[in-house]
Order: sequence, then C-alpha cells, then structure tokens
Amino acid sequence: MWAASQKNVVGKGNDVKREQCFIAGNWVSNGEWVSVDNPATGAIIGRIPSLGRPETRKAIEASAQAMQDWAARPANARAVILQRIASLMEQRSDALAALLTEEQGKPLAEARGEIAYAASFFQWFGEEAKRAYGEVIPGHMADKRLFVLKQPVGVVAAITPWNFPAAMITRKLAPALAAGCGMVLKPSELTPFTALAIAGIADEAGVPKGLFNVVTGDAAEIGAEFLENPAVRKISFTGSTAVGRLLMQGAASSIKKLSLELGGNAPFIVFDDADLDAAVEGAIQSKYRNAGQTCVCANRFYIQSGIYDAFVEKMAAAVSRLRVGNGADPGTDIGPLIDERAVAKVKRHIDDAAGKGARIVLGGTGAPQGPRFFTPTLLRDVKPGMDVLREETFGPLAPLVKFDADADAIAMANDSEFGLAAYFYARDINRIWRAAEGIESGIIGINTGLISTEVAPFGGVKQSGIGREGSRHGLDEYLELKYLCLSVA
Ligand SMILES: NC(=O)c1ccc[n+]([C@@H]2O[C@H](COP(=O)([O-])OP(=O)(O)OC[C@H]3O[C@@H](n4cnc5c(N)ncnc54)[C@H](O)[C@@H]3O)[C@@H](O)[C@H]2O)c1
Ligand SMILES: O=C[C@H](O)CS(=O)(=O)O
Repeated sequence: MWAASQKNVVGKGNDVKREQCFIAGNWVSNGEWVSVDNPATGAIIGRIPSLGRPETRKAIEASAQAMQDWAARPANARAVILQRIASLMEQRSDALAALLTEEQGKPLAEARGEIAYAASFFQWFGEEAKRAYGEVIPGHMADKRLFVLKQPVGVVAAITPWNFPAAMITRKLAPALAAGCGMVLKPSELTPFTALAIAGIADEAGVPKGLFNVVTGDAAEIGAEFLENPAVRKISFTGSTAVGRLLMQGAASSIKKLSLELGGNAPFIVFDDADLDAAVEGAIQSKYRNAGQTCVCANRFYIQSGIYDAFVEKMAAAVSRLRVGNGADPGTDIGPLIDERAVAKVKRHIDDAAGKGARIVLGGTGAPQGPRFFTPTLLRDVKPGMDVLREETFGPLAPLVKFDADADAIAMANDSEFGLAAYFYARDINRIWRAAEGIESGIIGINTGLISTEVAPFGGVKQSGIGREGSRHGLDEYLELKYLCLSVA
C-alpha cells in the first residue's frame, strides 16, 4: 500500500521540507502524488502523497493506540514536550518561514511572524495543561460527595486552510496535545509542507509515535473517514463556511463534537471623533495583511460622512505606498494571491461595485509581477447591494461606504450572516461602549487593526463558527467534563 522511509527531507536550504505523510510514526507514500506550486511563480516546488481512506483509518487507529499512554502522563510531562516543540520551531524559524512563503506566498516578515505566533500556542497550552482544574461541589445530600473531572475528548480529526499554514494547525494541535488527545490532521493541499515540517518537529520533540499524524490526499475522501470512523470523537475545522456546513452535517450522524472556525466579513467603522491617522494605519494593517487573505481582514469600511473625504485621501496615500512582489523579496508588502480563482473573485467584486456606481480611487487591476498578483485597490462611494459588502473578498480590496448616524453604521455592520471580527475607531467612551455591545461579532478591535494573540479567545458568532481557539477557553474544546456522584456511608 505504501513505502515507509525514515529520510525524505528534500530541497536545498529547506532542511524542513518533507514530501511524505506521517502515519503511525513513519514517513509514508503510496506512489500517487499531488504537485504543489509556488503562488508567486507558478513553479512546482514539490509533491505530496495522494492518500485516501485506508491510510486515514491507519492513522486514526495509531492515534487511538498512542493516546492511551499520552493521556495517562501527568500534565507537566506533556507540557515539557510542548515547550520543546515551541523551542525547536523558534530555532528553525528561518527555514520554516522560507518554506511557508514558498508554498503560501506571504512576505517573509509575515511568515516569520506566523511561525512565532504558531509556536506561541505550544508555550501557552504547555502551561494551560497544568491548570485543567476539576471541581469539588458541595453535596446536595449529606451522604453525597460531588466531583467534576476534566478528561481528554479523544482522537481529534483536524482540517486546516492554506492561508496560515502553521498557526491554524498549532492553534489546534497544542491544546489537543495539552489535553491528552491524539490527532490526525489533513492540511490544505495547497500548503502541506509546513504541516509536514511541524510533524517532523513534533516527532523530534518527543511526541509519541502514532499520536500525531498528517495525511494528504483527496479532501472529501479523508474527510469521510474522519466523519464515519467511531474512534474520531471530535472534528476541529478551520476553513470556509461552506465546507464547515458540510462537516457539521456529516458529524451529525454520530454526534461528533465540533470546533468550527469559519468565514468572515469584518466591518471596519471610523467614527468622526476617531484619530484619523491611527484609523488609516489600523485599516492598512487589517485589510492588506497576507494580501487580504485572512479571516479577520477588514472586508468593508464604514466612514462617517464628516470625515469621509479626508479618510479617503489619507487611505489612498497609505495604499499607494504598498509594494507588490514575491514574498521572498525583501521590502515586499503584498505577495501573490493563492491562485487564479482568488484573483478572479477580486476582479468580480470590483467590476460589480463599479458597475453599480462605486469609483476606483486606486488599483483595480492585476499587477505586472504575474497572474496571481493584484494591485492593492481602494473603492469609494460603495453602496449597500454591492457584492463586495456581502461576500468575503479575501484579497487586497478596500471598499469605503459613507454613513451619517452611528446607529446606521452598526446596523450595516450587523447586516451579514458572518460575525467573526469587527473593528472601529472612536474616542468617546459612550460611543465605544455602544458600538462594542451592539456589534454582532466574536472579536472586536477597538482603535486597533491587529487583534490576534494566543492568550485571547478567537472565534466567531452566527455563520462564522462554533467554539474558541487560544486562551484558557481553547483547552476546554479538547476536554470532556465527567461528573462523579459519590455516596458515602
Ligand atoms: N475563522 C478562522 O479562524 C479562519 C482562519 C483561517 C481561514 N478561515 C477561512 O477559511 C477560508 C479560506 O481557506 P480555504 O480556502 O482553505 O477554505 P476551504 O474550506 O476551501 O478549505 C479548508 C480545508 O478544508 C478542506 N476541505 C475542502 N472540502 C472538504 C470536504 N468536502 N471534506 C473535508 N475537507 C474538505 C480543504 O482541503 C482544506 O484543507 C476563508 O473563508 C477564511 O475566512 C477562517
Ligand atoms: O485567517 C485567519 C487567522 O485566524 C488570522 S490570524 O492569524 O489569527 O490573525
């Protein structure tokens, strides 16, 4: 069925790239391959095995077996290994970042930032593992003693997206291991090498063989095994709402637990008492990070009428300074989009808005660096009814809407089936509280465009997902509560 080999590191300079899957502690392939390309150049940079249900089943069995020992270890013993993973990631940050940029396209500086962010989850949950406290509850009867234990949920099947090839994995793997769980991961077929590199580091750090597995291949086939295999107790998914909905439907047949980190459509509101320069800085940071390909990117901007023209002018000046290029080149701010389909969606949103009366202030076209590059674009006079306000663009496009009354902005912000992140800039404390309490979102950046950290709960409401990742809440996603009612004579 496959060939197991201990050494499969390929490529010069990237001493972390592996082209085989990690199953039951072995590096394996089956002779069927899927190519992976560099989004900046289109060049093939490697290949990964195209595995299916039999190999996925083998991985699940191995994880269930290894979990028996892992869950029985004291939390501080698990913590030592998690901290070691973090250290190894930090030591290999340059190689990991180069690999991440090669397969995903983001600027190297952002890739280094993602590796540090990804490693931070192992540091954080290594500590949280030791604080998974249970409870002793005063008995409801004289002869009863009541206790609550926290125990690992079981083998977790994880499925992750391409836009953060490291952090979206470790935001699941770290708490799962901290809780005592095993995991089988299917990374995105577009950015598999970072996942395989993390598997190699986890193995080197001492994660028991078979506990953590990485399978690549047909997503629907691997996903079907995840959903139908009774040994899988939880599905942890990060990706589009459409796929999340499919997995939720599939999980229903055996009531598998779910964590869903799904799509976003973040509003970015600038009230007329805001610090305009700070608001523009935050807008650039939130909108154009990863070329606009993050789930928490500002997707639509609502600017109060009294400052609208001034904001447009300042924003245009800032956007004009963004440099498009290969993420591996120093000085690049905006790398390529992941594929041509992503470019087509950005163009569709621009054409739809312009066709309905919006004006292109800056950009609006592809970039000369290649078919997947797009110029950072700014639209003004955007109105409700344009696709760019309803759909997640996932590209370097900022549409600016004018509003008059505060309540209008909050109503427009909430007019979406999504509710992951939102942002607003204001200085009046009453206005801040009204907006913070009124906006339907799991995360709100107030006078900042950057909100992500391992210490805070990350997740959305409405169709942006279920559950939270990071923070002390992130560990609970991988723990079950067991209530003990002890009768004493
Ligand atoms: N909320 C968050 O934390 C968060 C973080 C990152 C990305 N996202 C969202 O992810 C999306 C972009 O990522 P993407 O394009 O990789 O999303 P996607 O849903 O297309 O793919 C995500 C993962 O699901 C897999 N997949 C696809 N179809 C499947 C199926 N039928 N069964 C099992 N697995 C399947 C893919 O192979 C990939 O590994 C955006 O909507 C973005 O907002 C959300
Ligand atoms: O794309 C979604 C990620 O969760 C963004 S972040 O790295 O957490 O900000």
